[in-house]
Order: sequence, then structure tokens, then C-alpha cells
Amino acid sequence: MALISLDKVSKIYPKGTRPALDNINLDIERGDFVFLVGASGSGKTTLLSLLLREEEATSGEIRVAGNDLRRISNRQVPQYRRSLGFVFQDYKLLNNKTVWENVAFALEVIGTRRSTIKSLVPKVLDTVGLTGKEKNYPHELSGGEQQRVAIARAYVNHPQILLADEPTGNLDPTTSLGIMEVLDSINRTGTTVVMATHNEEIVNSMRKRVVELHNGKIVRDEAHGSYDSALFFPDAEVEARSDKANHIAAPARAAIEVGEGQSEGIARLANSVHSGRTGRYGETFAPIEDTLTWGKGLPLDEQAAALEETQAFDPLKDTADGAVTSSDARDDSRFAPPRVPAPSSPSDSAEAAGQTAAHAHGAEGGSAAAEASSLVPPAPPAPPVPPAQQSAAPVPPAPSDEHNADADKKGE
Ligand SMILES: Nc1ncnc2c1ncn2[C@@H]1O[C@H](COP(=O)(O)OP(=O)(O)OP(=O)(O)O)[C@@H](O)[C@H]1O
Repeated sequence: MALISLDKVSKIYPKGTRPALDNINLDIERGDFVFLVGASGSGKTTLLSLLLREEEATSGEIRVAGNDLRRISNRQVPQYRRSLGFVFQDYKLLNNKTVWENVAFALEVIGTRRSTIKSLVPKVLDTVGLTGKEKNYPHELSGGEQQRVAIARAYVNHPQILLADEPTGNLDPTTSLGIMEVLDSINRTGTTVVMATHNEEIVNSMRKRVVELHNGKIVRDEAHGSYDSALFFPDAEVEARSDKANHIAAPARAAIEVGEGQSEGIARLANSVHSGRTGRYGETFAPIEDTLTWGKGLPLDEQAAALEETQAFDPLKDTADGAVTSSDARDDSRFAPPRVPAPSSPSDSAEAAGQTAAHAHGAEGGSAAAEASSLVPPAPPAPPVPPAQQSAAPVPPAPSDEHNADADKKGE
């Protein structure tokens, strides 16, 4: 059975003039990487909101990791969300907390022990390339770095599913490439990634599954798809962009025809960014010399070496204050982070552009409590079973030694 399945799902908002989603059928398998594309208003965010159980379907059935979302009570929602991570366009970081505290907070709210937190946080920060930035506050980070914190927070407990709504929406092409490297490497640990995006260049380079929405309906579902925003919406502006989009997509199409491995998508995206074929943003940003450090892709041997390193990791020796218990050591052994290249200082200047946009987009403000309520409490660490062997389990009970908030398990 698919990890995520939607069967004849419709969503009509109270004030909606037409269904935001209209009789959708969609299956997403464990380990998939799916781009949701489509014009503004086509229903991408609504679909993600349904999967998050932020909104409920008006009709139809949605199953996620064995859970029938119609049967999940409001009280059970926080626990359901522990098997999910989510990342937004505007990061939603807690601005009065450091990088370390932002990630740790995601674990604190689900009652994870301090010693486990102390061990997990440095590993996930390493995974997203933020080692050394632990004590920085969000305003002391570039836009790309802020998004890395958000991804670290979403991923710190190795969720089965990562949902991302325009995670590169505020970022320049070079910085977006770094974010895609992180998401791609997370996907290759077995985490299913569903990402809504308008970014044709990313979709056309990565050659992942593409599900295109138009007026709430799925109009296309391709295993190795591309995206041309002009296709369904020919107006003057998108028609003008259309040639450019085709120009970007052509090399990617040619490449996929000869058959390529999973990490080739990142290499193509890097190539596209560094060759200047960076879509409508291309001309604005850093010269190739300044961005070359991003162009290395993510070689599999590097990945394998990182995993070996993780397996050799001894949590009893390797914490700030050394206070890790043997049960923590068990928990930590389940976390096998992928390794991605850290942002280099030359590209920081490019990321700074993203930072400005992020602040303008409302990354600041709001109480910690309000922001916390939108924070995903990550799932307890999953055992490192290969994706094909993992079984879809209904909302798992929180381990009694790890979690102290049981209220949401007690039903209605
Ligand atoms: N809370 C709401 N109440 C009423 N209508 C809504 C609400 N949220 C979304 N809609 C409508 O539902 C439709 C789908 O919106 P949705 O935000 O899912 O689109 P989208 O593809 O994510 O767009 P974008 O790319 O701009 O984020 C739109 O017509 C939108 O106006």
C-alpha cells in the first residue's frame, strides 16, 4: 500500500467559489520525491495542508502512513504530525532562539530527553551544513542558512515524510541548489519528500516525479517530469518566459533519455545554475567563480563514507558535557544523517539576497507560542531500516521513556 494515498479527495473552503481540490486521486510510495507544481491557486498548498491535517477534506479518503486522516481526532493530530516534517517558504524560525535552540525546541516540545537532544542536534546541523553556526540567531544568518535551520528542525527526528511548501521561494538559484542538495540527500535516506514549487529550473533539472495541478485537478503525473508554467496558462508574461523554460528543459530531457542515476538531478541543477541557465533569476546573481563550491553534487562514495562515520560514532564519548546514557546511545544509533556540502563563504553573499527577502516575507514577529504551535513536533527516531522494508505504521504511541505528553493519545 502506498505511504500516502488520496482517493477521490475534494476540498471546498467555506468561502471558496470553486473546489480548491477537485476529486483528486494520488498515490505516493515510500521513498518517492514528488514535485507538486501548478500556477498560483491551483491547490498545491491545500494538498499539503490536508496531508498535514491542517485542513480536512470535504470528501474522499486520505491515508498517510497507515492513518486514515478522517479518523484522527484533533487531539491526535500532534502525535500524527510526529511522523512528518514540514518546511515553509518563510522558514518560521523562532527569532529569539539560536540555531541550536531552534532545532532543540522541536524535540523539547515532544518531551525528548535533554541528553538525547544534546546528541541529535549537532548531527542534524552537520547534515544541513550548519556546524559552527549553533550560537547564531536567525537574524545573523543568510536566507539559505535560515532555510537549512528549518530543514534541520523538520528532519531532526528522521520523519517518514517531509513536506515542503516552496522551500526555495525566497532564495536565489545558487542558494536554492544548496537547499535541494539537502532535500535530495534526506530523500536518499528513505524519507519521502513532497515539495510544492513554482521553480521550473529545479523541477527540470532534478527529473523527479512531477504532479501538476490546475484548478484543483491533477492534470499531469509523470515519473521523471519537467515543468513549463506556460503550458496551462498562456498569457503574455508566461508566454514570454516559455521559450526560456524550454531552453532550460531541453538539456535535462536529453540527459534523462540516456538514463541516469539518482544524484544526477543535483548535478544537472548545479550545472544549470553554474552555466547561467538560471531561469528568470539567472542574470542577477553571483558569477560562476563565486559559486563553484556548490557544483560538486553529492557523490555516492561521499555519502557512504558519511554513513560509515555515523556508524562509528560513539555517543558516550561525543557530547558537549558527556552526559549521555546508554538508552540515549540506542536512540542515537538510529540517526544516520546524510552529508551535504556546507555553504561556502563566497556564496554567502548570494544568500544574503535571500535573507532580505525572507525578512520582508514575515520570518520575524509573532510570539514564540504562536510560532511553536506551527512547529512540527518531529517523530521519534525511526529505526534505520531500508525504505523498502519499512512498514507503514498507524500513529505510533510515543515511547514512554522519551515522551511525557500523553494527553493527545487519550482520545476524544
Ligand atoms: N482558507 C481559504 N479559504 C478560502 N479559499 C482558500 C483558502 N485557502 C486557499 N483558498 C483557495 O483555494 C484555491 C487553492 O489555493 P492554494 O493556496 O492551495 O493554491 P496554491 O497552488 O498553493 O497557490 P500558490 O502557488 O499561490 O501558493 C485558491 O483558489 C485559493 O484562493
